[in-house]
Amino acid sequence: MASLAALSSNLFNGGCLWKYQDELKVSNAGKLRIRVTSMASSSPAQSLQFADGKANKLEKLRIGVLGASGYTGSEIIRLLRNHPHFQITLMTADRKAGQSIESVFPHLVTQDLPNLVAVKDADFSAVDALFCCLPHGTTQEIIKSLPTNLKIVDLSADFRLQDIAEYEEWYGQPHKATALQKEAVYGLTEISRREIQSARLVANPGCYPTSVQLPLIPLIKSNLIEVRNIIIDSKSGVSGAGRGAKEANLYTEIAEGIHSYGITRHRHVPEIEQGLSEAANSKVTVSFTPHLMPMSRGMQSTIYVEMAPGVTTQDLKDHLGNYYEHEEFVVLLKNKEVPHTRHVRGSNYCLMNVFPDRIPGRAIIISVIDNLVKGASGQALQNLNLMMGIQENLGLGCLPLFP
Ligand SMILES: NC(=O)C1=CN([C@@H]2O[C@H](COP(=O)(O)OP(=O)(O)OC[C@H]3O[C@@H](n4cnc5c(N)ncnc54)[C@H](OP(=O)(O)O)[C@@H]3O)[C@@H](O)[C@H]2O)C=CC1
Ligand SMILES: CC(=O)N[C@@H](CCC(=O)OP(=O)(O)O)C(=O)O
Repeated sequence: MASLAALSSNLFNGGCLWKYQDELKVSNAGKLRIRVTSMASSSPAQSLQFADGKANKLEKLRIGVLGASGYTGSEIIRLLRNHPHFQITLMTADRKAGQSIESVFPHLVTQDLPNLVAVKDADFSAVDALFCCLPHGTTQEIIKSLPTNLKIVDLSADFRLQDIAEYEEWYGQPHKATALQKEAVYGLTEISRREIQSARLVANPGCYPTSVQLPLIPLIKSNLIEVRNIIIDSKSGVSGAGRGAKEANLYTEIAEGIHSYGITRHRHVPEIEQGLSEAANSKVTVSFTPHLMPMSRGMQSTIYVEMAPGVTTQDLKDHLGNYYEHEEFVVLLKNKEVPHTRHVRGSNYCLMNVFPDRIPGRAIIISVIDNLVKGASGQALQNLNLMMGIQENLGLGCLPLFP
């Protein structure tokens, strides 16, 4: 793999070896913008050929997926199917170690993938980068023991909170990798692109915090909304709880009804407040209540905010529209269109819109994402693309599923 090593080393040094062109914007009923990308003359394959002078076959970066038998891991595998420069060479599982991926997820049968192995049996010399899709609380020790040259995107909550004491308070256990915590970059892609590009370890945001911070951070940074009295009402599909069997997630427990949970105590509160406080440059406290919905995937956050004096809902719309104008995956809907979770199913889009409240001076912001894609695996892939110097949206251009 000498040529791959040459390529990797160039990428790890922050080089962006290849560029993509032919951006084609397609309007989908005036709502979504799709970019079709194709390789320009300086492709990674060509760089690779130049690197060893004789390679004539495309080589890819070798990707490991820890927790491949879970929901977010399987979504990573689905997305990587269309990635021209990433090839999965390692997949781990816990209870399902030893099995083939198609025995765990039959819809992935057409892919040529290695069998699932236990983390303790994984050969990390066979990978250049990792997606870590393990339950929170298990990841710190595992990542701490890995070779330090690996680029890692951790989808768990283990490295999201910069304040160790806050982590220990909200997660109820000691932090086991405090040195690594200092290195970890919080990976809200559209907000922290530059930091992500040079990161080795990225803490991928939680799904609720993604749906909340994408609309609020630009508005707070521009002082368009007050940072007091922010009320967030969020709703999630059941896949947000992972694939592990839990009584509370049985069909009989969640079908034909909804319920709130984690009222004032949900572990995403400190994550949301961390991001909003950084944007405001002062401590922000929010009222956040999540709800479990009888649907398999998707998430909506309805956010009630107070506007700064003299600001109108049109000002909020104009600002969000401008802020995300060149973003492929964050879309401000037009006019009074209401975001719907069905419109983002299976895709990496965040759709949002702003509405006037009946209470003068207040606005209602609604954002929707697919918790498993923009709220997890899709954003993780955007982040790894950035970390590897690859065009950020590669592998993610799929249209939403409808219905
Ligand atoms: N689901 C979602 O919407 C989102 C989840 N996340 C985060 O992503 C991470 C993965 O979530 P999700 O995919 O839903 O979880 P799942 O429960 O669906 O999958 C967990 C995976 O980790 C493996 N695993 C479980 N315990 C251990 C262990 N002790 N050691 C090693 N491997 C283990 C499981 O293996 P096996 O199947 O063999 O038991 C499985 O592959 C979590 O940290 C979650 O908080 C982030 C954003 C959104
Ligand atoms: C429905 C449901 O249970 N959702 C999860 C959040 C899932 C998520 O995205 O966040 P993490 O990555 O932090 O796990 C919860 O409320 O804990």
